[in-house]
Amino acid sequence: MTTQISTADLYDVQGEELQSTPLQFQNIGAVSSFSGPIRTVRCFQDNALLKQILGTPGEGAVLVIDGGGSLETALVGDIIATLGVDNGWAGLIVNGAIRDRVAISTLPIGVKALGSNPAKSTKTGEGEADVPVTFGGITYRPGATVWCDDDGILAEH
Ligand SMILES: O=C([O-])CC(=O)C(=O)O
Repeated sequence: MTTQISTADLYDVQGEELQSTPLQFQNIGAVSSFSGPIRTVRCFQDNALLKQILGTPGEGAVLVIDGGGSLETALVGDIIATLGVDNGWAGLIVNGAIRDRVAISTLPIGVKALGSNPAKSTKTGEGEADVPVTFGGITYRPGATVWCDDDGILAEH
C-alpha cells in the first residue's frame, strides 16, 4: 500500500483550497489513513440504501454517509463494512453510529464514525445518493477528493 501524505502536511501545502472539520470522529476500521473520490448517501436511521451502494464497485472511493448525526441506531455493522472491503471501497465516513466495533477494527478499510450503538437501523431504502452533503463544516461533493487520517479530514471544495 502506498503511504498517503498526512493531512497536516497536505494542509500546509494546500490548506486554503481545502475544507477541514472540527468534529472528532473515531477511527474504527483497521486502516486509519485513506483517501479517494467522494461518493455520498444521505439517510436517517435507515441503512438499506447505503448497503446497496456498498454492494457495487467502489473503485477506491470514500462513501460519505450523512446520517444526520444520529447516534440512536447503527448505520454500518461488520457485514456492511465487509461488503465495502469486498467491493473495493477505500473507506466510510459516517455522520452517525456504527456497531460491531471490534469486528470492524480488524477490517482493511477506513471507517470514521461519531460513535457506536448496538441498535440496528430500519431497512426501507429511504434516502438520497450522490448529492452534496454538509456536516461539521465540510460540504462533501461527489467526485471531489477527501483525505482522512488520525488528525482528521480534509476535502476539496
Ligand atoms: O444489518 C445492519 O443493520 C448492520 C449490521 O449489523 C451489519 O452490517 O453487520
